[in-house]
Amino acid sequence: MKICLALTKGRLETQCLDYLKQLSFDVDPLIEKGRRLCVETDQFKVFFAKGVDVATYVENGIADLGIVGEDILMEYQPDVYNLLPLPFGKCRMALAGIPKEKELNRKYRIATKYPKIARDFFQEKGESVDLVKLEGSVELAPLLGLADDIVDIVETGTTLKENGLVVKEEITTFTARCIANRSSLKVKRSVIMPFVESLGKVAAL
Ligand SMILES: Nc1ncnc2c1ncn2[C@@H]1O[C@H](COP(=O)(O)OP(=O)(O)OP(=O)(O)O)[C@@H](O)[C@H]1O
Ligand SMILES: O=P(O)(O)OC[C@H]1O[C@H](OP(=O)(O)OP(=O)(O)O)[C@H](O)[C@@H]1O
Repeated sequence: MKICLALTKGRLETQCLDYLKQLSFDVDPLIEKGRRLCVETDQFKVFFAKGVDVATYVENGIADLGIVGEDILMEYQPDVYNLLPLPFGKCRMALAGIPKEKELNRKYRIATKYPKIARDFFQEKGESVDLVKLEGSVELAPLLGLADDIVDIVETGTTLKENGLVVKEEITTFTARCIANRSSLKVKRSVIMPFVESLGKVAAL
């Protein structure tokens, strides 16, 4: 019985394959896949998708397991088991902007790819804000006057620094996570659990 594993394309992909390699899994077919999105190995049927879609495939049972950034879980709240943190994809979610005091005669405006995370953060503080949803290059928004500040991922801080922005408040830190479909975990437990346990091994070293 093969495990169907959904991996996040893009930034997490290389880090994830490196990690699996450290655990002695044969990742060569996954590295040599070219533009193919679906690859079978002896043990796995692996497919590659955008983070939010990884969560959707796992929630719907198309994938048994997924590797996804915790930002996606916080934002989209998929109905999956959030099994364990992985030692890669380490980032911060932060409120950032131009380093000046805010003096506003209108509502504070925040640009973000993550409206739920931003809404929850300001609700917790009891602050009322207007949210502007963007799909990328979020750092542009305060520079061009679309928003006062941003809620976004910070990893090295380079993007903020090179655009003259600073972190004003850290919202949370997070990593990549292993997630599981609820019924797969019951039905395919005997094959899934040994793999999940091995995923935790390097993390525990
Ligand atoms: N700067 C970063 N450093 C490390 N990990 C990041 C960074 N930005 C995002 N991530 C993590 O990697 C995951 C995938 O991000 P990535 O930028 O590859 O895809 P995306 O957010 O779907 O954007 P794109 O539309 O550019 O593909 C994110 O969900 C997050 O968990
Ligand atoms: O702190 P750093 O190491 O500079 O990384 C942070 C940047 O990386 C991500 O953007 P990405 O490159 O995915 O671009 P996008 O948001 O335009 O998709 C994130 O949204 C920040 O802009």
